[in-house]
Amino acid sequence: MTTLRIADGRVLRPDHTVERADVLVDQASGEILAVEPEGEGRASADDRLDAEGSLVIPGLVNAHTHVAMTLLRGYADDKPLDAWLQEDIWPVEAELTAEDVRAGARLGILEMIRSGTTAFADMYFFMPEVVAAVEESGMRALLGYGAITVGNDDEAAHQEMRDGLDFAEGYDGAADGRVSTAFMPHSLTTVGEDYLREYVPEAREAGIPIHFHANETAGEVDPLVADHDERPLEYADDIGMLADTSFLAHGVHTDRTEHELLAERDTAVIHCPASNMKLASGMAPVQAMRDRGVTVGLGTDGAASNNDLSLFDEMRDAAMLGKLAADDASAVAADAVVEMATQGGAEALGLASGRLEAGANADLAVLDLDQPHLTPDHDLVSHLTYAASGSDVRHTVCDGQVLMRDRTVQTLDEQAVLADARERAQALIDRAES
Ligand SMILES: N[C@@H](CCSC[C@H]1O[C@@H](n2cnc3c(=O)[nH]cnc32)[C@H](O)[C@@H]1O)C(=O)O
Ligand SMILES: [Zn+2]
Repeated sequence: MTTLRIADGRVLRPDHTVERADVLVDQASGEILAVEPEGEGRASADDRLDAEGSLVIPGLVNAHTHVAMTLLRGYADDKPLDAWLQEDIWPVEAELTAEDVRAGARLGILEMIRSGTTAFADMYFFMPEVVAAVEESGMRALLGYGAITVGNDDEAAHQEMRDGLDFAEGYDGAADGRVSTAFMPHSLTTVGEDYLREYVPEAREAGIPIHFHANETAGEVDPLVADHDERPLEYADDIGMLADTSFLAHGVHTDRTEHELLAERDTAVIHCPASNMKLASGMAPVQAMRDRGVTVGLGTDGAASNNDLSLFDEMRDAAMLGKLAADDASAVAADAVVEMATQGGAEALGLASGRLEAGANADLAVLDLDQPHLTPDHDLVSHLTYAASGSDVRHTVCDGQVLMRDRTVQTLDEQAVLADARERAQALIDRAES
């Protein structure tokens, strides 16, 4: 057994109390062996991370993104979803190569490691490239091929769905078990009903989790309601898309009936506040969902609609927007936000992460508290939501391995990743615009 001790810091426990303790990790199993308050055993460990003056938190979970969209960061801003996708994003994505996706995934993973994220859920193209980037970087991820049928002929549409299932079946458990997979039909409107009705039951029978975009904009909800004479999530439920292994992104335009259905089916919603604000999609009723017992996680969505992949920014946005949406300053409180960014996301993705306790995955981040914007420290949960940022993270650990030590990422060559991403992003835009 090789052990790692995260020593002399303060530790955020699953009940959100903070205590002075060491976290002892078994690097072989990738699990937390113990959270030991001062004065206990303190056997020596093979490796040590200094957490003096720091807060040890569970690694953050980015539960919905399109990681390689980092290449499109800042390329097209200030437009609503439909026009943004159709006029700007999809034409460029049509030119993407496997190598571009690898480069964009490396860039996004680098950004996430540097901001304390240890697991993410990704829906995109050329997914084996994302698997490879996850493998080399040491991150944990739930991955799926985003299948779209609109605009495709019948044969191509079937192929999209097949590709989605094949990827999910072929790559589950890759990267020493750090990769899990899901079947990811893009959304309730971009995949036709016949295809959903054929392939969703197949995924369910094979025990494959399902992830999709739903109820993101009013423009998408209204025609669904008109066509089916029921709410979009009732329609999704008829098809079998809601299950305890399913999770959906956005849920902005959802009503009480849908919240009750989500709670009953134990289907998680991934709230993406920055993307929802930037595309003016609307305000998700996060407090109402939580009140009904719906599991809520947090996601950045792609970097082109955010425009960064830091969960700290997402936490602050979730709190602020949640209050505005509920017209209630006590809504979506700091404690709820930290839970969403850790345990909520982990639960949605089916991971034993998101909490610092013996037996859980050794996925964690260490934040430097010795800074003006984190002083004084009346309430560290408040700081995590309202005051901290990704650059406060000193060390990042995933599956017991140190991915970043004293702000130096150990698993990726940072300058090479940036140079490659810059070059490929430029060439991609040149191809798309020529
Ligand atoms: N196989 C699909 C690819 C789907 S990947 C996921 C897609 O979601 C898109 N996307 C990014 N952000 C959002 C969002 O907020 N809502 C809906 N789609 C988005 C992204 O640009 C990408 O095209 C195809 O042939 O187009
Ligand atoms: Zn998305």
